[in-house]
Amino acid sequence: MGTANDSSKDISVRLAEKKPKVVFVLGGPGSGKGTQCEKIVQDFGYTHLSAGDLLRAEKNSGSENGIMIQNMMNEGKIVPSEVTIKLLQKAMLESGNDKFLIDGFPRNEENRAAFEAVTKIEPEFVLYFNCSEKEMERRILNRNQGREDDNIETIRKRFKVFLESSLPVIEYYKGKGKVREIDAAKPVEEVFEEVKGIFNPPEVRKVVGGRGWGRGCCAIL
Ligand SMILES: Nc1ncnc2c1ncn2[C@@H]1O[C@H](COP(=O)(O)OP(=O)(O)O)[C@@H](O)[C@H]1O
Ligand SMILES: Nc1ccn([C@@H]2O[C@H](COP(=O)(O)OP(=O)(O)O)[C@@H](O)[C@H]2O)c(=O)n1
Ligand SMILES: [Mg+2]
Repeated sequence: MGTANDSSKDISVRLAEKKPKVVFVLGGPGSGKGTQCEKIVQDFGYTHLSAGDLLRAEKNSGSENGIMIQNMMNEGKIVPSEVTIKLLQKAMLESGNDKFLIDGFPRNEENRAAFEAVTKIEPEFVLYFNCSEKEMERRILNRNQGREDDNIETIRKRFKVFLESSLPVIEYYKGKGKVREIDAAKPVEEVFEEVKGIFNPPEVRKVVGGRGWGRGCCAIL
């Protein structure tokens, strides 16, 4: 008979078999992660998984964790990894794709270490949207998505958590040479120009009419 442990191991094994390609998309609240991910999906064929969106859907589904998730979000706190990782793994398996933008995760050391231990997936790179707090605050207060956590009191708490818990994760990946940092304070299209340069590396774009390139090459040139 399968126990909870067996089933979580099972999902990790099935996911590992897909050998998924993962890009972590990080940045402060309101830095434009979701906005840019939607554009990357259109041009580069990734599936966008927002940890925040998955947690909100889980909360709204009336699951046993719903109240806990709501309380954590309203305080700007990070939900225990166990919950978020299960949601991410399920969404990855169900997507049918093998390329993922994981937006808003890992948000602290516990998220990072647990994801690595459970999934054994190492990100290809980390896209980091760097933006001033002043600009992020302005954007969130204008976001109008009806999010309960988009109020000034919770925003301040989220900024604190970002500085204290999420920036160290970005530093960790900087140490591994994996961070691609973007100036996210610019207008959406200008930010996306920079983003495209990362997904279409310049060395590849230079190869015009290169021999031996497969179908993918035509989209790049
Ligand atoms: N480069 C930008 N310049 C101005 N506004 C932006 C920019 N990128 C996103 N926005 C707006 O700012 C708000 C927050 O963006 P969002 O993508 O939800 O950020 P995040 O997912 O990082 O919290 C949204 O209302 C979005 O339309
Ligand atoms: N890895 C994550 C991501 C989000 N969250 C929670 O979800 C909230 C909203 O995350 P989000 O990514 O949707 O927020 P934005 O950065 O898009 O503004 C966070 O403030 C946390 O409370 C979490 O607990 N763990
Ligand atoms: Mg978002």
